[in-house]
Amino acid sequence: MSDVKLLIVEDDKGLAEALEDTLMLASYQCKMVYSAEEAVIALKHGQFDMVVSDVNLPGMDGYGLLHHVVDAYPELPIMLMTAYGDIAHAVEAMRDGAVDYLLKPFQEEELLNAIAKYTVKLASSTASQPIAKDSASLALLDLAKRVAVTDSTVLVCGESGTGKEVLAHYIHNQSGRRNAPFVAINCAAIPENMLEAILFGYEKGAYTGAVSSQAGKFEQANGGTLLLDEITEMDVGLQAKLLRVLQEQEVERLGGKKSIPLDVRIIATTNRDLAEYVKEGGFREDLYYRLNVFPLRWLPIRERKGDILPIAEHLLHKHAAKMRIPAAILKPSAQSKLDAHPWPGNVRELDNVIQRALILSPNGQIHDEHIAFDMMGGAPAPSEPVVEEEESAASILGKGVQQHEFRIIAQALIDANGKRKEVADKLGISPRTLRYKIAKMRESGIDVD
Ligand SMILES: Nc1ncnc2c1ncn2[C@@H]1O[C@H](COP(=O)(O)OP(=O)(O)OP(=O)(O)O)[C@@H](O)[C@H]1O
Repeated sequence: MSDVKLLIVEDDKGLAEALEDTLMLASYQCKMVYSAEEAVIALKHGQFDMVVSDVNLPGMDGYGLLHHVVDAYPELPIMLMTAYGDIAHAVEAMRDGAVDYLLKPFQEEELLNAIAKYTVKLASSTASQPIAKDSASLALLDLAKRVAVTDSTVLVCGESGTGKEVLAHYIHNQSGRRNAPFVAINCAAIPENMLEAILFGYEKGAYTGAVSSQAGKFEQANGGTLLLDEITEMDVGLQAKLLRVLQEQEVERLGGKKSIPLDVRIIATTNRDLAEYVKEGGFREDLYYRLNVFPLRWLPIRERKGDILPIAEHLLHKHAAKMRIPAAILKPSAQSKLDAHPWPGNVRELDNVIQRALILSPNGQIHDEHIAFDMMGGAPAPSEPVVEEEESAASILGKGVQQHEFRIIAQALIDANGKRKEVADKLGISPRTLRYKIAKMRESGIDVD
């Protein structure tokens, strides 16, 4: 169990239960409350490392709680969970001091990544290490280790899903900055008009809606490492400002008057051919040279085949542990199928395939028929009786064992001809929780329809 303690505010008890399952399986300590008022009391009596709150709550809503946290506990990160279509409010919430927001329904991984990002100082010991066996990857890690001990800027290139963020973490952990913050920002995920304020910070009143001052990512990373993920997705005007900050090694918050000296190691990632993008005019040449001091390139996994099976084994163990089931064995037919695939989605795709295989394989053995690259053509039917005899579906669901859960829900959907209300009643969960779980099944590649 990690030392990180989370306060989760969600009024839908079913959804709260699903969140708790996910977070506990990821080893977080959680306190669940069902209203903002309860959260205020919990904050008074306990110490937390992060608050994650729904926006729509009875009584005081998530924004009210956000203002309370920003005023009373300015150091405590708070993230909001908002419904789709509520993006304007979500943006406003970030201006008001929320560290992030998640649009529902979100993937388990998104939730865990966001929490890991803001509790990173405490959780850094659990940061994942790159698994590598191929000689090309071992050479790359060796190079990364050598550059890590310098303060040089590093540009990590590679196709999407090759592990660029994992490599950036590795460099940080191998550097003298390992006990200082590792702060990551995905330039493609932040609305364009917010990126500048989030990177550089702002003073209260810098623009309409800036009700309190906020340190930017550069300041948060001071002494440590700042990962600028997908750097090319930043507009050219902001690229000029970024270049100035990098050259002068100081930052001024928007609306601020004083310069804040910086000691930050920059790692940038891109999945584009950056030199080509400079030629096309999408990226400033001067910034390119500033960042490209030490380029590292992760090959796509089809070009470092020696990594495929070791990473697959690692992912099998990781997900089996999360699902609290024994790790299944990859039989030779499955290994050959993994080896022969071109992996356009790289390790991220492999991760999905392994999760599916764990769900689809009976008896802890993964054969080639359990390796499903594209589930759009229809998932293999669940291959085991779904509900163990002496246990009810609802009690199994309550255990939060995802593999069983997916099978149970799939079978219940088949039995009820897809009638969701009937399925929710039968499984003893709210329709909203069922929607959330079905979204998770879809994300795992199961063709629920
Ligand atoms: N060598 C590796 N060992 C273990 N896990 C890995 C490795 N490489 C990647 N992963 C896992 O694969 C997933 C994708 O990795 P990551 O996010 O670092 O890729 P990326 O190249 O930054 O992707 P994108 O370009 O889409 O942002 C993550 O879940 C990561 O933990």
